[in-house]
Amino acid sequence: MTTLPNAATPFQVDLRGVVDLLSRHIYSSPRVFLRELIQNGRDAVAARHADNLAAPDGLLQIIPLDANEATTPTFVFRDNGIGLTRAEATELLATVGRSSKRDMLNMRRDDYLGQFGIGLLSCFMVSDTITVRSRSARGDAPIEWQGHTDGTFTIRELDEREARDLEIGTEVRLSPRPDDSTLLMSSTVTRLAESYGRYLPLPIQVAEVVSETAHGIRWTDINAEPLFSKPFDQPSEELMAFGEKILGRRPFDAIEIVVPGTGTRGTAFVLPYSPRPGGRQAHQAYLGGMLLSESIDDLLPEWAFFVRCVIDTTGLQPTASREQFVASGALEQTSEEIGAAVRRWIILMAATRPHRLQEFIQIHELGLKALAVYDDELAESVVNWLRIETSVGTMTLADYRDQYGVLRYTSTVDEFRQLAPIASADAPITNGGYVYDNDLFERLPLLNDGMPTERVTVADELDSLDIPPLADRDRVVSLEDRASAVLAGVDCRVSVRSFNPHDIPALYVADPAVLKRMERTKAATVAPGLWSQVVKNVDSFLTATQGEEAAATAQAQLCLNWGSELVRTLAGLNDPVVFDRSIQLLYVQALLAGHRPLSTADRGMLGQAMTDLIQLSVGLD
Ligand SMILES: Nc1ncnc2c1ncn2[C@@H]1O[C@H](COP(=O)(O)OP(=O)(O)OP(=O)(O)O)[C@@H](O)[C@H]1O
Repeated sequence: MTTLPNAATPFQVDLRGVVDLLSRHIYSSPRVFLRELIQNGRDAVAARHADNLAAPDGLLQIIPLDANEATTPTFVFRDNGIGLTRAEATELLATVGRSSKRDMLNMRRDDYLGQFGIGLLSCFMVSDTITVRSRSARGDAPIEWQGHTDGTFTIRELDEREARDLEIGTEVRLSPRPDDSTLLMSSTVTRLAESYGRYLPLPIQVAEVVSETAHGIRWTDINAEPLFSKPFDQPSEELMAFGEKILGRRPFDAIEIVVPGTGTRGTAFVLPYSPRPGGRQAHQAYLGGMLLSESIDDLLPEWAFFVRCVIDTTGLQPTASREQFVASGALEQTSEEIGAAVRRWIILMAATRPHRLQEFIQIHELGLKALAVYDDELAESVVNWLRIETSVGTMTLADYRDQYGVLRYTSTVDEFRQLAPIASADAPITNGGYVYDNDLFERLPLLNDGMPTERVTVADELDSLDIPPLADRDRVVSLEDRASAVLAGVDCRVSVRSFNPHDIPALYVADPAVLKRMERTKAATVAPGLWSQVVKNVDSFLTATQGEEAAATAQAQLCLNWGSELVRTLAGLNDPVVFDRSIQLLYVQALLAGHRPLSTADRGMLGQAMTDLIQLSVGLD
């Protein structure tokens, strides 16, 4: 019979499993061991200063593997922080999840970067043994703690000789596995230290061997000034050069970011090119000067796709992997306030530098239209500068409004192409068929200072074309009948109207429903078997639901212009061969002018009509 233990038994931790978990699932790469060491060194310096304001200035020093002249290759990381007593080392270093950096409520303290109590374990990703030598600022004998990947550790006091060179602070020594040694060599270490820690307000030095013979090492400072988090009105040349390094091209502009509530400062660089649609935003974030990530994608609202931010913050929480921020109210607030700063930049530019705004809009037009569709405030600030295609040329919405007032737009490119040639110069037609334009035009009247709009359709426009004078009625009806008979084979009806300009003899017009039906019919003639059947069924279903009348009118039309002399001459032409061929040619010409593709039947008709007319003109029968 087994007896249950009465006393609570502590969990056993399999260190190998934990290290595996860290390296495969939490940290994205073994490189983070250096980030964790820098962070612990920085926190130890902060702790020493919190204890004693008169403590010497903090300093972190790194000796890469190839700069160490010791007999066994060792990487050394040194800080002059608070150090560890024997009791502290036993408790803190060897307990997974134990940290001295949380407050009474177990929350991360803002003055420290660490919080989870797992960072040091990341060193096991590059070395089987971690050796920590430390002399505490609080007195006590200097100690050496050694931890191994098999989950064991030893701790001992150092004797006087061993501790002779050990100042107050801590030294971490790693002897890497052969495969991982490149990570601890000078070039990688310098690069990593720069990228993680160059903006820490604490000097970091990396050792390099000056000369083999001199046996000397030189310390190189890797720190740099965090230009991006300094206040500015106008971006300095240095800041723009910094932005250029990040974007690969000189930024269009730079916007200052200040979010006091979450201790966030930084710069949003405006992209000088239009980003790939759906591409990630990839902002750079530092936490208390330490790099968190170069590819944060949820820092800004989706609409702010045209900026890349570099920020430093103290009030946002990192995830355990320290590669993203924890989703929180603070993150939301930061995101909103950065968004507001970007909006203010646009609005200010609209008021003070309209030409610059125009350049900006030219670069990011598509994205701006996309967001103006659902963001009224932004729409109001950019809408006037958005360009539209009209029947009298491309222009900004503001210019259009000044000249024409009501925005008359089609909902498809097809309709625009059909109607543009006959739109009057006083009431032009705008193409609403490009992506986002239609949605945007629908919203225009709803914006502050809204612009009146009117959607035009092919059917309405045709109805409003002039009917030829009553005196010509018989000739017109006869022309319509004869020409419709010629085009019966291509499913096109002919009607006669008068419109400007008179040098356009014919227009091919079909509203979107008709064009769709024609596309389906075309698909049914070329698609094999089952698909062809499906298309036919859809078509007959639509015809049934739309009623006989709709089906009858759902036909393309060739609209002949009674104002054209050619058309009036055709009306009086009795020769059926010339009449038929001329109508066929006018039909194909109108198709081409409307940017409609020619079907096989259309091409056949064109070929035949041309041949016949040429033969007639050279006197052949
Ligand atoms: N260089 C150092 N000097 C003094 N104390 C240290 C040093 N390195 C680690 N410690 C102590 O060991 C504890 C555990 O360190 P570890 O790096 O595992 O986690 P952490 O820094 O607390 O949190 P995180 O996992 O978020 O980095 C620390 O909280 C700190 O008390």
